[in-house]
Amino acid sequence: MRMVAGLFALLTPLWMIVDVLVFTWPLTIMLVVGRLITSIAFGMLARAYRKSTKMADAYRALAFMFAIPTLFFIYSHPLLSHFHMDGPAAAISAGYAFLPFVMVAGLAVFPLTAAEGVLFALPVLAAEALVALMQLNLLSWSSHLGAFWLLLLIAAVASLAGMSQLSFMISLVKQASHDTLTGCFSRASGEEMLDIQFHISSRSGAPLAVVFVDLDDFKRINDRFGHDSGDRVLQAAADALRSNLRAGDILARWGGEEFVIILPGASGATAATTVARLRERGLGTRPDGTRMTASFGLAERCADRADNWRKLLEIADQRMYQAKVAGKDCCVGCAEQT
Ligand SMILES: Nc1nc2c(ncn2[C@@H]2O[C@H](COP(=O)(O)OP(=O)(O)OP(=O)(O)O)[C@@H](O)[C@H]2O)c(=O)[nH]1
Repeated sequence: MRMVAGLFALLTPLWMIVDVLVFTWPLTIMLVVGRLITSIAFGMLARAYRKSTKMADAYRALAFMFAIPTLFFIYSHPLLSHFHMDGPAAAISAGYAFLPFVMVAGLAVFPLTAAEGVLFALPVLAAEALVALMQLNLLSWSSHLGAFWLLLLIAAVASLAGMSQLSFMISLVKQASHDTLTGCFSRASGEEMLDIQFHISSRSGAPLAVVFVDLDDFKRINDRFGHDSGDRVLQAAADALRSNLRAGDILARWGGEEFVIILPGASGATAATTVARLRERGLGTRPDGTRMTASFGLAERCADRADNWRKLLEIADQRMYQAKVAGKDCCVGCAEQT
């Protein structure tokens, strides 16, 4: 947004050279003043723009982005129609009438929903209608209607382009934050969330439990039934884990057949109850019809006196390993639970 506003702040006054060359006094000076004010407005927008995660800030910036050229159009177009022109001046003057078309086409640059597309196109359409009303004596109503219809079509196409851009961005974000096979959060997202949850928990003093889950003898499934069967078992295990967790609990795929569960606000005892429930409800079945099992390692920030999330995860990982050594299909918890 800052780049686009900055670019317009530079390009708008550049066109003054053309205005000075083709138009005559006093029109030239009026256009130059209009362009300078427009350029300053774009420059101020570029300077004031701050990257923000708030939607209200994005809407405000985009509203200014569209309001500035719309006002310039409402000022310049009727002004030009007061002067009789021919030759190059008439051609350049006609170009000013295209400004709303450029603006609505510009909607395609932004990833927008259908409602946002309509919201930002409407003031430009209103400006076109207003200018047409002001100049009904100059052009027939059918010419104005034709221009308005074309503007409407371009707005619709540009909004569609903005919508497809938005859906592409959403799928990119989803791909980056989620594991494509199981739909769980990816390891990178899991690490970020664990970092955030650890800080929240340290500040508030609330407990935070982490469970490391490693499916048992998973390699044998791949070796005996093939990789595709292995994939299906992984998906079923992830579904089972996810559907038995509470809203707010976080499930991330950490590696091949390893998962990490983050339980914000859960004490060691609560987390142990959660793991018991997960084990009781099961993790799906192996292709030969037997139960899919897993080894669980549980750690809790307060009970284990972990001073950072990596330490907490490392304790859970070591305990998961102890569960493997102890014969698999079991959970090793924090000191007070073992
Ligand atoms: N099908 C499938 N297999 C995977 C995927 N990622 C990792 N694996 C396999 O998972 C297997 C993990 O094997 P191991 O680390 O030996 O673990 P295990 O057989 O479960 O043995 P234990 O952990 O001791 O119970 C390896 O054969 C990997 O190739 C995946 O996305 N799909």
